Order: sequence, then structure tokens, then C-alpha cells
Amino acid sequence: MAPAALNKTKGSKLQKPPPKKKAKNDIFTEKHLKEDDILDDSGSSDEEVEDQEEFDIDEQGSASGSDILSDGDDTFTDDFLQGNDDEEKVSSSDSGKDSGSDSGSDSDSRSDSDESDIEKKSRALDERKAREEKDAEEEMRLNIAEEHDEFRLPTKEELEDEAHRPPDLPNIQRRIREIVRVLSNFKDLKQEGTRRKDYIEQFKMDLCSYYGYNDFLIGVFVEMFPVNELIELVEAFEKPRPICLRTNTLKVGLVVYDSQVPIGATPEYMAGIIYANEMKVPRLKSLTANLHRMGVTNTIVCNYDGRELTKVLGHNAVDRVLLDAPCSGTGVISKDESVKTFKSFEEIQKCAHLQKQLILAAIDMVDASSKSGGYIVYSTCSMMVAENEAVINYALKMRDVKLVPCGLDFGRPGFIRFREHRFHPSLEKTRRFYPHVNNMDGFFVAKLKKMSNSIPTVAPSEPLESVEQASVPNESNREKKIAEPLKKQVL
Ligand SMILES: C[S@@+](CC[C@H](N)C(=O)[O-])C[C@H]1O[C@@H](n2cnc3c(N)ncnc32)[C@H](O)[C@@H]1O
Repeated sequence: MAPAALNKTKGSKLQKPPPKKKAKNDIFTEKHLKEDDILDDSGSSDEEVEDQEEFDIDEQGSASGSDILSDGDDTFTDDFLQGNDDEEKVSSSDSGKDSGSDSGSDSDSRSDSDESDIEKKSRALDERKAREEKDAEEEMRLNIAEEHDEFRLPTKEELEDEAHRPPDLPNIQRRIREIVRVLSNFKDLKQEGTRRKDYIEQFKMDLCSYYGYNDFLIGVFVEMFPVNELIELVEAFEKPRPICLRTNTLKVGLVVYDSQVPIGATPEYMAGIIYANEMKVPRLKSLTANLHRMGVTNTIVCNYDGRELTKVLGHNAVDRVLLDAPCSGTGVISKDESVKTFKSFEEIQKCAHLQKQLILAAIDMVDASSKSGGYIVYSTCSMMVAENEAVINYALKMRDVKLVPCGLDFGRPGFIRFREHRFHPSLEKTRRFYPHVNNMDGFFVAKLKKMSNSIPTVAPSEPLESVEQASVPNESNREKKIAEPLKKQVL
């Protein structure tokens, strides 16, 4: 059996006959041949010339619909005028031969006959053009009606059949489009006896085949975005993001025209020694090279597991931490296609587990009473809620920190609810960036302010994977709430 394509009830695409458009074009050509035959039957030599010219027009015009309506006409007009010139030449040499005869009236009658030829040709052309336009319109109407009105989901057998054939990408693409259309007006457009879930399942399958994702990743994306937006997202991941340049203020002098505070009191000026930590030895080289290239001279590069860094630098030892956390990289698919297939539920869980440990270590290193700081910025290039909001929600629960605005006036607020999970309302201060919305890599950022250096008492059994259902408690009932048994969940 032929592959199920658009799965129309009576559409040609389903049963794989010759493509509809071609079939219609064939019919279209036949029709014209018949009419030309009728013209040929007239038998006059003038008409033979006319037919020949019309044949030329057909060849020009039949290339495509738009040729017929635009270039074809011009070409024909040029040929036509050219032909007229030739006739004039013949006409003048004839009149030369017949000097002294009533060449004037002869030429008048010739000119009359030419004119009627022109009129005939012009009329024939107009009629043909009108016919072709009508046929093209009709064809388009049929195609639209076919695509839109009779879309049905493939049967199990049709899907099995498809699975045994190479993927028919144009048909999968059309089916994706059709499903989005049906889901956008489900009540009116749904196929009898089907549920929304059936369309979503087919949609996920088709996205996986068309864009090359694994089920897991598409499954998560489907839960995060409405279907039409999801198409925009996966399409955006197919294209490279623009390269952005940023001024290196260490190398390029900036003129400060006005400042609310003395320049000497800005954090940038007052900043002393920076620690840059990287656990993986091979990456230390590029980290150090980058620092040199950028002209950063006040940095100590260290090589520790970030979870152990508190032991090295001490608790409450630094003013601020930027934790650019290791993550699944699900926001940078346009840079690394392998993410589409290799990221699994288990891997996201592993990342989230490490991120939760790293964020607690980062908070513990920061001094809440620092005059110029007390901040922790957490960022990932992941799209996953488990690696973003869930990590921050966990930190809010485990340490005395609160979310503050990131200072970015673009990006979407983080999720406060996702699936069955409920995060603290302040999670809306975090920011999500998407390729299809912001034309940048998928990215998440949160800014936390450490409120005190004390570590709240937490049930020792607090699992790193847990995500609190209720909102994070305020200062007065923090301990009590935290001591409450937590519902263990997996994101
Ligand atoms: C998102 S990247 C940070 C990139 C960095 N901002 C830069 O521009 O080079 C995360 C980094 O964390 C490192 N990493 C992974 N696990 C770590 C750990 N337990 N402790 C410290 N660093 C770790 C990875 O090797 C990776 O280089």
C-alpha cells in the first residue's frame, strides 16, 4: 500500500496517484490541444501561421502559471511585433515589384487584413488567458478545499505502512500544518470520534520525524508551548543565531558623561580579585586564553568541583557569584544538533541534581552582609524547567535568599506552574529567552539576593530531586514550612 500522506478521505495524496497538480495539468493540456485542433480545422494558410504562432505561445505559456500571466505575455508580444515587422518587409518588397499598380489600395486591404489578424490573435490570446486563469483558480480552490476540509488522522495500518518506507517529508510537513490548523479550532474541525490527544500524539511523532528530535525532548516542548508556537521554536532552532558583539570595557575606553555615584565607588572600579572556577582541566586552557585575550588581569583561575569550592574559599567569603551552570544545552540546538537526539529524561535529572548542589554551594560562598553584593546570578542555556525554575525554587526553600529582578527588560517571565508543579510566585522575576522570540539562544537567568548568612533548618531527608508544591514560606514561617514533609517529585 502507498504511504499515507495527508490522509484525505478522498484526496489523491493519500493513495499516491500521480500528484494532483500534475494530473490536473495533464487535463489542462489536453483541453487546449482539442481547442487547437478545432482551430487547425479551419484550413486557411493564414490560420496555419496563426496556429504556429499560437503553438509558440503555448510553449512559452505552459511553463508555469505565473509565466502565462506575466513573462509569457511579454514574450508573446515581442514575438508578435517581430512577426509583424517581417510581414511589413515582405509587403514593401511586394509593393516594389508592383510599382505603378494600385499599391495603395492593395496595401490598405493588406493592412486591413493584418489588423483583423491582429484582432483575432489578440482575442484568441485574451480568451486563452481567461481560460487559464479560471482553470488555475479552480485548481487552487480544489487543492485548498482538499487540504483543509478532509484532513483525517492516519490509521494504524497507514502508519505501519509509512514506517516501512523512507520518510515522505513534504507530506509529514503538510500533516503537521494540518494538525496545527485542526487544533486551533478543534470543535469545528476535529474528525469524528477523535480526541485532542490523538492529534497531539501524531503531531509529536511527525515533529520527531521531520526535525529529527527524540520523543522525550519533543514531549517536553509540547508541554511548554502551544502547538503553533512550538513550530516557531523548532524552526528557529534550525537556523543559526546572529553573532552579537559586546564592547570589552577593559580594552575600549568608555566616556562617562554622567554618573549618579562617584566613578571610584562603582562595583566595576572597586572589584578586586575575581575567582574563575572550572572543574574540567581541558577547559582551563580556553578559559585562561579567553581571560588573556580579553585583557582581564585580576582573575585567579582555579580547578575545583564547584560543590567543594566553599571548603576552599570559605563560607560567606565573596561578594557575588555568577553560576553559569553546566546544563543539558537544550537552548543551543542550533549550535549542536546532537542535543535533539541525545538528551534523555535521565540526563536532565542528572543535570538538575548537580545544579541544585552547585547553587547551594554558590549561595553559601556569598556574604549576605557584603556592602556591594550579596547576589547570586544563576544561568543556563537549557530550556528545561527542571534545570531552571525547579532549581531556583529549591534554592528559595533551602537557603535564606529571595529573587530580585534581573534588570533585563526583555525575555519572558519564568514558569510559576508547570504540569502539576507549583513554584513560588516570585519565579516570575526570572527570565527565559527563546530563539523564536528573542532571536538568541534558549537561555534562563535568575538573580538571587542572599538575605542572611544563616542556613535554615531543613529536614535532613530533603531530597535534591524534590520540588515543593506549595509556595515558598515567608520569613516568619520558613522553618515550620520547611520542616513539613515534602512531596517527592521528579521533574
Ligand atoms: C555553561 S559552561 C560555563 C562556560 C563559561 N561561562 C565560559 O564562558 O567558559 C559550564 C561549565 O561548568 C563546568 N563544570 C561542570 N561540572 C562542574 C562542577 N561540578 N564544578 C565546576 N565546574 C563544572 C563545565 O566543564 C563547563 O565548562
